[in-house]
Amino acid sequence: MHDLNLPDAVDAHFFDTPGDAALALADAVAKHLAERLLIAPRASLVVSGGSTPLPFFEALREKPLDWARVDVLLADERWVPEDDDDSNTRLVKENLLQGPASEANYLSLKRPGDTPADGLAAVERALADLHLPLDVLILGMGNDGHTASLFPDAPELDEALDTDSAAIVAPMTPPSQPRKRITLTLRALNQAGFTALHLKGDDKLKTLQAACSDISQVKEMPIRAFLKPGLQIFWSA
Ligand SMILES: O=C1O[C@H](COP(=O)(O)O)[C@@H](O)[C@H](O)[C@H]1O
Repeated sequence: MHDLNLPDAVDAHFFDTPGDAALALADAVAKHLAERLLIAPRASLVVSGGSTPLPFFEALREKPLDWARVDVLLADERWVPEDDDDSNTRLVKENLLQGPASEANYLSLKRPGDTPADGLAAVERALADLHLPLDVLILGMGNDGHTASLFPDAPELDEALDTDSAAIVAPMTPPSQPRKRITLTLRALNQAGFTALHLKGDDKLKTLQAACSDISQVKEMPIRAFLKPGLQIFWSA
Protein backbone atom coordinates (compact mmCIF):
# COMPACT_ATOMS: atom_id res chain seq x y z
CA MET A 1 0.00 0.00 0.00
CA HIS A 2 2.70 2.51 0.95
CA ASP A 3 5.95 2.29 -0.99
CA LEU A 4 8.41 3.14 1.75
CA ASN A 5 11.43 0.95 1.05
CA LEU A 6 11.87 0.41 4.79
CA PRO A 7 15.14 -1.05 6.07
CA ASP A 8 15.01 -4.73 7.08
CA ALA A 9 13.15 -5.59 10.29
CA VAL A 10 11.44 -2.20 10.58
CA ASP A 11 7.67 -2.73 10.92
CA ALA A 12 5.07 -0.19 9.80
CA HIS A 13 1.43 -0.17 10.93
CA PHE A 14 -1.00 1.99 8.95
CA PHE A 15 -4.29 3.26 10.39
CA ASP A 16 -7.24 5.19 8.93
CA THR A 17 -7.56 7.60 11.85
CA PRO A 18 -5.25 9.16 14.47
CA GLY A 19 -7.51 7.61 17.13
CA ASP A 20 -6.93 4.09 15.80
CA ALA A 21 -3.16 4.60 15.69
CA ALA A 22 -3.19 6.05 19.21
CA LEU A 23 -5.12 3.07 20.62
CA ALA A 24 -2.81 0.53 18.99
CA LEU A 25 0.30 2.38 20.14
CA ALA A 26 -1.06 2.72 23.69
CA ASP A 27 -1.74 -1.04 23.77
CA ALA A 28 1.79 -1.83 22.60
CA VAL A 29 3.40 0.59 25.06
CA ALA A 30 1.32 -0.65 28.01
CA LYS A 31 2.26 -4.23 27.16
CA HIS A 32 5.98 -3.43 27.11
CA LEU A 33 5.83 -1.45 30.34
CA ALA A 34 3.87 -4.20 32.10
CA GLU A 35 6.36 -6.84 30.95
CA ARG A 36 9.28 -4.73 32.11
CA LEU A 37 7.69 -4.10 35.51
CA LEU A 38 7.41 -7.87 36.03
CA ILE A 39 11.19 -8.20 36.04
CA ALA A 40 12.52 -4.75 37.02
CA PRO A 41 11.81 -2.43 39.96
CA ARG A 42 11.11 0.51 37.63
CA ALA A 43 10.49 1.17 33.93
CA SER A 44 11.30 4.23 31.83
CA LEU A 45 8.94 5.77 29.30
CA VAL A 46 10.23 8.51 27.01
CA VAL A 47 7.62 10.39 24.99
CA SER A 48 7.73 13.17 22.43
CA GLY A 49 6.01 16.53 22.27
CA GLY A 50 4.32 18.23 19.36
CA SER A 51 0.76 17.78 18.16
CA THR A 52 0.73 14.09 17.14
CA PRO A 53 0.86 12.41 20.59
CA LEU A 54 -2.29 13.89 22.14
CA PRO A 55 -4.74 10.98 21.48
CA PHE A 56 -1.99 8.52 22.38
CA PHE A 57 -1.51 10.23 25.77
CA GLU A 58 -5.26 10.11 26.39
CA ALA A 59 -5.36 6.38 25.68
CA LEU A 60 -2.19 5.45 27.54
CA ARG A 61 -3.02 7.29 30.78
CA GLU A 62 -6.00 4.98 31.40
CA LYS A 63 -3.95 1.77 31.27
CA PRO A 64 -3.96 -0.21 34.53
CA LEU A 65 -0.20 -0.18 35.11
CA ASP A 66 1.76 0.20 38.33
CA TRP A 67 2.39 3.81 37.31
CA ALA A 68 4.20 4.67 40.55
CA ARG A 69 7.09 2.56 39.23
CA VAL A 70 7.22 4.30 35.84
CA ASP A 71 9.65 7.17 35.16
CA VAL A 72 8.27 9.43 32.44
CA LEU A 73 10.37 11.95 30.57
CA LEU A 74 10.45 13.76 27.26
CA ALA A 75 12.80 13.09 24.39
CA ASP A 76 13.17 16.86 24.08
CA GLU A 77 11.93 20.12 25.46
CA ARG A 78 11.72 23.76 24.41
CA TRP A 79 13.50 26.03 26.88
CA VAL A 80 10.35 27.88 27.91
CA PRO A 81 8.47 28.24 31.20
CA GLU A 82 6.01 25.46 31.97
CA ASP A 83 3.01 27.75 31.47
CA ASP A 84 4.10 28.59 27.89
CA ASP A 85 2.00 27.08 25.08
CA ASP A 86 5.20 25.64 23.57
CA SER A 87 6.10 23.69 26.72
CA ASN A 88 6.16 19.96 26.11
CA THR A 89 6.14 19.47 29.90
CA ARG A 90 2.81 21.26 30.04
CA LEU A 91 1.50 19.00 27.27
CA VAL A 92 2.59 15.87 29.15
CA LYS A 93 1.28 17.03 32.53
CA GLU A 94 -2.10 18.07 31.14
CA ASN A 95 -2.65 15.08 28.88
CA LEU A 96 -0.59 12.07 29.98
CA LEU A 97 -0.03 12.47 33.71
CA GLN A 98 -3.73 12.33 34.54
CA GLY A 99 -5.96 9.62 36.00
CA PRO A 100 -4.07 6.38 36.71
CA ALA A 101 -0.90 7.79 35.09
CA SER A 102 -0.79 10.71 37.54
CA GLU A 103 1.09 8.32 39.87
CA ALA A 104 4.10 8.21 37.50
CA ASN A 105 7.37 9.93 38.36
CA TYR A 106 7.99 12.81 35.92
CA LEU A 107 11.58 13.82 35.23
CA SER A 108 11.55 17.28 33.68
CA LEU A 109 14.18 18.37 31.15
CA LYS A 110 13.45 22.01 32.04
CA ARG A 111 15.39 23.38 35.00
CA PRO A 112 16.21 26.95 36.12
CA GLY A 113 18.53 28.90 33.85
CA ASP A 114 18.21 31.43 31.03
CA THR A 115 19.41 28.97 28.40
CA PRO A 116 19.59 25.18 28.07
CA ALA A 117 23.36 25.43 28.45
CA ASP A 118 22.86 27.19 31.81
CA GLY A 119 20.47 24.47 33.00
CA LEU A 120 22.37 21.50 31.61
CA ALA A 121 24.18 20.45 34.79
CA ALA A 122 20.91 20.51 36.76
CA VAL A 123 19.19 18.37 34.12
CA GLU A 124 22.09 15.91 34.17
CA ARG A 125 21.77 15.63 37.95
CA ALA A 126 18.02 15.04 37.66
CA LEU A 127 18.64 12.19 35.20
CA ALA A 128 21.59 10.67 37.07
CA ASP A 129 19.62 7.57 38.12
CA LEU A 130 18.09 6.97 34.69
CA HIS A 131 18.90 3.44 33.59
CA LEU A 132 20.05 2.96 29.98
CA PRO A 133 19.04 1.57 27.61
CA LEU A 134 15.58 3.06 27.97
CA ASP A 135 12.63 0.70 28.22
CA VAL A 136 10.10 2.44 25.97
CA LEU A 137 10.77 5.30 23.56
CA ILE A 138 8.14 7.04 21.43
CA LEU A 139 9.58 9.37 18.83
CA GLY A 140 7.97 11.93 16.55
CA MET A 141 9.45 13.44 13.43
CA GLY A 142 9.43 16.87 11.79
CA ASN A 143 9.32 17.37 8.04
CA ASP A 144 12.97 18.40 8.07
CA GLY A 145 13.81 14.89 9.31
CA HIS A 146 14.45 15.92 12.92
CA THR A 147 13.45 13.70 15.78
CA ALA A 148 13.57 14.61 19.47
CA SER A 149 15.45 17.97 19.06
CA LEU A 150 18.13 16.47 16.83
CA PHE A 151 17.75 19.12 14.13
CA PRO A 152 19.78 18.96 10.88
CA ASP A 153 20.75 22.65 11.22
CA ALA A 154 21.73 22.61 14.91
CA PRO A 155 25.40 23.52 15.47
CA GLU A 156 25.42 21.01 18.35
CA LEU A 157 24.23 18.10 16.17
CA ASP A 158 27.58 16.29 15.81
CA GLU A 159 28.02 16.08 19.58
CA ALA A 160 24.42 15.03 20.18
CA LEU A 161 24.79 12.19 17.64
CA ASP A 162 28.10 10.99 19.04
CA THR A 163 27.36 7.69 20.77
CA ASP A 164 30.92 7.61 22.16
CA SER A 165 30.20 10.76 24.17
CA ALA A 166 29.09 10.26 27.78
CA ALA A 167 26.51 13.06 27.48
CA ILE A 168 22.87 12.01 27.72
CA VAL A 169 21.42 15.51 27.22
CA ALA A 170 22.50 18.35 24.94
CA PRO A 171 21.46 21.95 24.44
CA MET A 172 20.28 22.58 20.87
CA THR A 173 20.05 25.97 19.17
CA PRO A 174 18.93 25.32 15.57
CA PRO A 175 18.56 28.61 13.65
CA SER A 176 15.38 27.21 12.07
CA GLN A 177 13.62 27.14 15.45
CA PRO A 178 12.22 30.09 17.40
CA ARG A 179 12.93 28.40 20.76
CA LYS A 180 16.16 27.06 22.21
CA ARG A 181 15.86 23.41 23.10
CA ILE A 182 17.28 20.58 25.14
CA THR A 183 17.32 17.01 23.85
CA LEU A 184 18.25 13.53 24.93
CA THR A 185 21.30 12.57 22.90
CA LEU A 186 21.53 9.62 20.54
CA ARG A 187 23.53 7.78 23.19
CA ALA A 188 20.56 8.07 25.58
CA LEU A 189 17.90 7.32 22.95
CA ASN A 190 19.71 4.40 21.34
CA GLN A 191 18.72 0.74 21.77
CA ALA A 192 15.55 1.22 23.82
CA GLY A 193 13.70 -2.01 24.60
CA PHE A 194 10.78 -0.79 22.46
CA THR A 195 11.09 2.11 20.03
CA ALA A 196 8.12 3.48 18.08
CA LEU A 197 7.87 6.30 15.59
CA HIS A 198 4.43 7.93 15.76
CA LEU A 199 3.39 9.85 12.64
CA LYS A 200 0.28 11.56 11.32
CA GLY A 201 -0.43 12.78 7.80
CA ASP A 202 0.73 12.31 4.22
CA ASP A 203 3.50 14.89 4.54
CA LYS A 204 5.14 12.80 7.27
CA LEU A 205 4.92 9.74 5.04
CA LYS A 206 6.74 11.61 2.27
CA THR A 207 9.40 12.70 4.75
CA LEU A 208 9.78 9.11 5.92
CA GLN A 209 10.10 8.00 2.28
CA ALA A 210 12.90 10.53 1.79
CA ALA A 211 14.60 9.37 5.00
CA CYS A 212 14.47 5.73 3.87
CA SER A 213 16.07 6.58 0.51
CA ASP A 214 19.58 6.74 2.03
CA ILE A 215 19.79 5.92 5.72
CA SER A 216 23.55 6.45 5.81
CA GLN A 217 23.27 10.27 5.74
CA VAL A 218 22.14 10.72 9.33
CA LYS A 219 23.13 14.37 9.72
CA GLU A 220 20.89 15.38 6.83
CA MET A 221 17.88 13.70 8.47
CA PRO A 222 18.60 12.60 12.06
CA ILE A 223 15.53 10.32 12.14
CA ARG A 224 17.70 7.98 10.04
CA ALA A 225 19.64 7.04 13.18
CA PHE A 226 16.51 5.16 14.32
CA LEU A 227 15.57 3.45 11.04
CA LYS A 228 16.97 0.12 12.11
CA PRO A 229 15.80 -3.34 13.18
CA GLY A 230 13.14 -3.34 15.86
CA LEU A 231 11.64 0.06 15.05
CA GLN A 232 7.82 0.06 14.96
CA ILE A 233 6.18 2.80 12.90
CA PHE A 234 2.59 3.82 13.75
CA TRP A 235 1.15 6.04 11.01
CA SER A 236 -2.33 7.42 10.46
CA ALA A 237 -3.91 9.73 7.90
O1 LIG B 1 9.37 20.03 17.60
C1 LIG B 1 8.94 18.93 17.76
O2 LIG B 1 8.39 18.30 16.69
C2 LIG B 1 8.33 16.89 16.58
C3 LIG B 1 7.12 16.57 15.72
O3 LIG B 1 5.99 17.31 16.17
P1 LIG B 1 4.54 17.20 15.52
O4 LIG B 1 3.80 18.44 15.98
O5 LIG B 1 4.68 17.19 14.04
O6 LIG B 1 3.89 15.97 16.04
C4 LIG B 1 8.29 16.22 17.95
O7 LIG B 1 8.53 14.85 17.81
C5 LIG B 1 9.30 16.83 18.91
O8 LIG B 1 9.26 16.18 20.17
C6 LIG B 1 8.93 18.27 19.09
O9 LIG B 1 9.75 18.91 20.04
